[in-house]
Amino acid sequence: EKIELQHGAHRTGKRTDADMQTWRTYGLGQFIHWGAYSLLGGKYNGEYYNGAAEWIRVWNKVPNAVYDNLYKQFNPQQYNPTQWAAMAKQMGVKYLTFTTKHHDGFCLWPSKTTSYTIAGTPYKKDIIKPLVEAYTKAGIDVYLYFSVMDWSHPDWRYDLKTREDTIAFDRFKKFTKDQLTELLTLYPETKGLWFDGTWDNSWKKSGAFTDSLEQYLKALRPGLIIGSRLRADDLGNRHNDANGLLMGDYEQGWERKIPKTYADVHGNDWDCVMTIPENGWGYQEKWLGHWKTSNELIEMLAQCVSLGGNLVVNFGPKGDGSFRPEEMTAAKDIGAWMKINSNAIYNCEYAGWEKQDWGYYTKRTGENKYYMIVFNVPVSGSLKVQPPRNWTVTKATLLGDATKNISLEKIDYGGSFIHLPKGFSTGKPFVIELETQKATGTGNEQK
Ligand SMILES: C[C@@H]1N[C@@H](c2cn(-c3ccccc3)nn2)[C@H](O)[C@@H]1O
Repeated sequence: EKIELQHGAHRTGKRTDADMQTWRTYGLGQFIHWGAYSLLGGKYNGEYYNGAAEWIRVWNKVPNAVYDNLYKQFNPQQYNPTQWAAMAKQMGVKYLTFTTKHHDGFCLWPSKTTSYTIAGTPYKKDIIKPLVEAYTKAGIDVYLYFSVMDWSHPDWRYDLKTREDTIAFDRFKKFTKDQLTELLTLYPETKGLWFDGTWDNSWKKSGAFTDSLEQYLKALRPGLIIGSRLRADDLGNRHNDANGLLMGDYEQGWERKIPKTYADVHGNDWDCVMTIPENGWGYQEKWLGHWKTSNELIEMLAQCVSLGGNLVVNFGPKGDGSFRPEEMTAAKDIGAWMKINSNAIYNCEYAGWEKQDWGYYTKRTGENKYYMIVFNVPVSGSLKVQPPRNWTVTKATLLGDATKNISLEKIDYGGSFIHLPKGFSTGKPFVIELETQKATGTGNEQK
């Protein structure tokens, strides 16, 4: 039966207010990781760190004193937030998540709480204000990433074992609250906060504080959207409380992984944050292993939207503020695809139709309009569509090339085959828009 909690989930089911409904329509987002680590790009003294580049400080090849003084070289003369926003706009991105402070503690805004900030760099100026303005002007909502774990702060603790730990960590909690107050006050356009670095015992033992902090932030900015990575409950559970209820406005556990089935989503809102290389969020001079092609990223986007979520693709600009070619190509290719097919992504949700091998269904929210996002054309050239009983497909249109005559053949129980013209191949994923209606009569009338 239900476990009595003071600091578990305070809401069951999805948030239904307008801000969250907008969040649900996004489909595609952009993550940007930028900071002191971007100056090293995963390399030090000619050697490559074989982990995620933004974690290079944990590598014993880089002395803390060296890493913690890197910011004194941060001077991104090529930083052009208007250009960044234009690239994101062209890509079809609807929301941005940007690193204000990563685990190393370096603040990209002129915080009054520490000297380890952009104000102490040769660049001096606030990075975040012009970024928020440029993206907001481009019609892209801004969310701010904030790492609770802060390797630079003397009062940070991984665990609370002694009274001194608790006294120090209480100071750290106050510091954290002050920094977050600065961010929401300096950048009131912020639609939400993306918390990270909250997996250690010190935070798991601070459930009451995480609860009061979330309530404080939402009182400061009504409508603020905060995922499930902030809170811990009375017993140290994260994401879901001891009763299995999500603590947060959406499930924030999908980092570099995508749910397999709708059941994995547990009726929550969710987004998946994804790197283009296998791992590594900050600029990495040498990408290790396989990096995703544009078609692979588009397939991940289709997968996410088809299961009711959003996909947030990560970019790691160099220390000088420029993007690497692979990321610019991905943005361009995805943008070109979205230009033709975004009706299958924006304002869409889980369709609930029987999945077929050719790809993914999405459904337009509030309408009987469905989309087939096709990645695998069968050798027959015919795509099977099996709507739920008593529904039938009445029209099928190829997005972007309505002239291409695809034909719709009705088969059993409201099902259909969509026949593609001989030798049809676009070499990239394509979308067929379906109009449907409830079948009238008993369903055994002449086909
Ligand atoms: C969004 C991503 N989250 C950070 C992260 C967290 N972790 C991690 C790795 C192992 C255990 C717990 C957390 N690895 N990377 C990455 O540095 C990036 O910011």
